[in-house]
Order: sequence, then C-alpha cells, then structure tokens
Amino acid sequence: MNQAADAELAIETKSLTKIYGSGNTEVVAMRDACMKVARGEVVALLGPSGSGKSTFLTAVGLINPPTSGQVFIRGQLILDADQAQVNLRSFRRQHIGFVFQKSNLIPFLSAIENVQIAIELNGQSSRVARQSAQKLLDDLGVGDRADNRPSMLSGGQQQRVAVARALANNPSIILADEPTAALDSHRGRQVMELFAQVAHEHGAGVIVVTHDHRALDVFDTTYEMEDGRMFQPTHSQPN
Ligand SMILES: Nc1ncnc2c1ncn2[C@@H]1O[C@H](COP(=O)(O)OP(=O)(O)OP(=O)(O)O)[C@@H](O)[C@H]1O
Repeated sequence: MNQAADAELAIETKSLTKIYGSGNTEVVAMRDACMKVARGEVVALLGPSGSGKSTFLTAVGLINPPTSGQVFIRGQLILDADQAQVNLRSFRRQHIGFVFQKSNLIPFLSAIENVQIAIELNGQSSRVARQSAQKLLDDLGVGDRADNRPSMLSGGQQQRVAVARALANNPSIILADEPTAALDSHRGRQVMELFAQVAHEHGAGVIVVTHDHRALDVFDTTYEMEDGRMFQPTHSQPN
C-alpha cells in the first residue's frame, strides 16, 4: 500500500485513535484525529479538559503511540499504530522540540547550560553547543540572563529559555502543552508570538495546546477537540 504523504507538510496525522484500558475500564481518548500542519504553520489546539488534547500531542510527539492511525513527519511515515518505522528516541531528539506548561528547566544548571546540554546530547562539541545556545538565548531576548539559574528568572524568562531549548536542534516540529498557563496575559501573548515567529522563520510546524482564547489571532489555524474527536471550527481559515 502506498503510504506516501505530502512532504511539504511538517506533520500529518491520519485517523489517530487511542484506547486506554479494556472492557469496563476502556476509554476512547481520541477518535480518528486528522490534522495537517504545513512547514511554517502555527496551530492552536483547543478543547475542554479530558477531550484528548494531551493524548493527541503525545502521539504526535512519539511518546504515547496511538492504538490505530498514522503519524507522518515531513512526509515520512513514523508511526503506524504503535509500530515505529524509525528509531523513535533519536528521531525525537533530532526533529521534535517540546515545551510544557512549566518550563521544566534543570534547576542546578544555568540558562545557557540548559540549552547547551540539549545540543551536546545531539552530538555537538561543547564549544559549538555553547555558541549556538547563546545565539538562541539572544534571539529570544534572554541572552543577558544566560548565566542565571532558572530560579533567578521570571516565569516568562524561564519559558523563553524553554523555547530556546526546544529549538536547540532546529526541529522540524515543536509541540507545546499549555506553555502559557503559568503566565499573565501579556507574557502569555509574547510567548505565543514567539511560537509564530519561530514557525515562520525556521519553517517548523508548531502545535500549541491552549485554553487561552485571548491570543488566538496569533495562530494560522485553530483545531478543537471534544470527546476525543478533532475538528476545525467553521470560522477558522481552511488549510
Ligand atoms: N493513561 C491513561 N489511562 C486511562 N485513561 C486516560 C489516560 N490518559 C488519559 N486518559 C483519559 O483520556 C481522556 C483524554 O485525556 P487527555 O489527557 O488527552 O485530555 P486533555 O484534553 O489533554 O485534558 P486536560 O486539558 O485536562 O489536560 C480523558 O478521559 C482521560 O481521563
């Protein structure tokens, strides 16, 4: 069977379904979720608590494989149901950047070391990694805080460092799970704008799970989930 998908797409999911448990405890957390994200596109994923957003994001992030359906990244079939078509660990490290609700920075490392370590883990020398890390922090407006540990930074600054770390290996896709939940609306908007900038400048496909409707104008496309089903609200731009 021809599995080819559009290589211009950063991400394509086909009919992702996830069933947790079995029998009486069975939960269908996601049903036939289909999404296309072009390179350079930034997508908001909305939906009430329990609607399946994290299940979807962790499937695309190759952390929690679906029960059925396929995940393509840059046109390449990566997951066919729970069958990996590549080495997931190294693929994830090279191609996917994650940003979480809390920055999850390593507390005993400085801002620059938090970014540097991600680059070194991908095989760069520490000198090259440090230069790249400094440039990323500069680009994200926190270059002057490079030597501070996370506890010395504000929540917004920590999230900027976390975005720098997610960008460390120039990923094809960035997945963010409520990255602005701990920020006030001004800082939250700034972080959302950063994602849009990163998507447009680096050609990455970005999916941001958010409950925050105030910054939706920053996104190219909006999807919603409800009871495990995914759809595009009628007022959003078509793909
Ligand atoms: N490991 C699991 N085992 C069983 N059920 C699960 C598991 N993880 C999630 N679920 C269920 O799957 C459904 C979808 O959960 P999910 O966490 O994906 O929703 P969500 O939209 O991300 O919610 P929230 O906004 O609260 O984070 C929920 O009914 C949840 O209880």
